[in-house]
Amino acid sequence: MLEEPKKIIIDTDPGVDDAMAIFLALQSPEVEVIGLTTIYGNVYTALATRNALHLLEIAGRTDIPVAEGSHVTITKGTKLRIADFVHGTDGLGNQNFPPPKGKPIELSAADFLIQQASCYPGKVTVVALGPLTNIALAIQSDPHFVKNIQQIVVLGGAFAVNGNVNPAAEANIFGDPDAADVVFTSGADVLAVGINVTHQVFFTDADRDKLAESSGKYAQYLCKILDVYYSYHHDAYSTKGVYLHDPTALLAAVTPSLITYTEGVVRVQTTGITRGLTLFYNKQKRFGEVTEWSDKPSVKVAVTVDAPAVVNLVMERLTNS
Ligand SMILES: O=c1[nH]cnc2c1ncn2[C@@H]1O[C@H](CO)[C@@H](O)[C@H]1O
Repeated sequence: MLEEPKKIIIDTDPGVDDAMAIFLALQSPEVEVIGLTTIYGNVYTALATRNALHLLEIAGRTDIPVAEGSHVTITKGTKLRIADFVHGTDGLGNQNFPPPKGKPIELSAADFLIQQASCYPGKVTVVALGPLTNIALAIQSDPHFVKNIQQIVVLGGAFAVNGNVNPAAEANIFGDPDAADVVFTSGADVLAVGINVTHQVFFTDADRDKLAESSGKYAQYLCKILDVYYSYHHDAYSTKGVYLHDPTALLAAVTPSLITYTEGVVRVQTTGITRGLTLFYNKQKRFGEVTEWSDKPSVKVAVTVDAPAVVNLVMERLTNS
């Protein structure tokens, strides 16, 4: 008998690689996208909402609700770091797409997450592609959320490698370190897919050419918006290609066998020059003293990924569209 598709909510800040991940999810029979929630990160939250609605219109999937998320960090911080230099000022490769016709639903992102998790207890996975503010708000405002949610797959962290904002921090964790620490220590089933893993998944210039040759509707759309993302990678990393951050995290939820993971306690540095650092404790040593990692629940941290399989799936599903 066929398994029921896994219900997922994508928390997103679209974003070029977010667009890839969203289209990939819509092309994946293993999952049913039951909503998008929006957050700042690659763009401000209002633009993330507009882009989420736009992408669903491109996909012909306006049946999927969009719930707008927080405009500020969990500590009400308004000094946000927006990665428009990675994705373009519109978040989608400076294409000046017309505004979407649709509107977000009345519920906030956090309330939508809470509602869906309690409607389908143990059956909803959140794929978090931006800073973790909405998820932390859901955890803080509903004591049942942590047990109701099936899994939270987090694209974020830099485990034992340098960050991409600065040597310490990865962009999504840096965006709201306090929220990230709430999520990692909440006791929920959390799987963190950090840039130590996503930097192994590389989409080359030649891969983009292959996308361009296909007549798939998502392939065609993505080729338009990928330029800015490619230029950024050429400049920042001197690479001939781009990292598939968001698609890799999405596929970790769709096909968990693509990654391996280890388990331990993750805390996030919230102040100082290492703000946003994710520090993993592997529990191999029993420390004599009580530490900030003692008695905290374990999370899963991705260690390896079958990168060729991820690239193949991305290519196959986006070209056959
Ligand atoms: O250099 C960067 N600075 C800020 N954000 C980035 C950078 N590279 C990628 N991303 C964005 O942040 C997430 C991965 O950390 C991805 O969602 C990607 O779109």
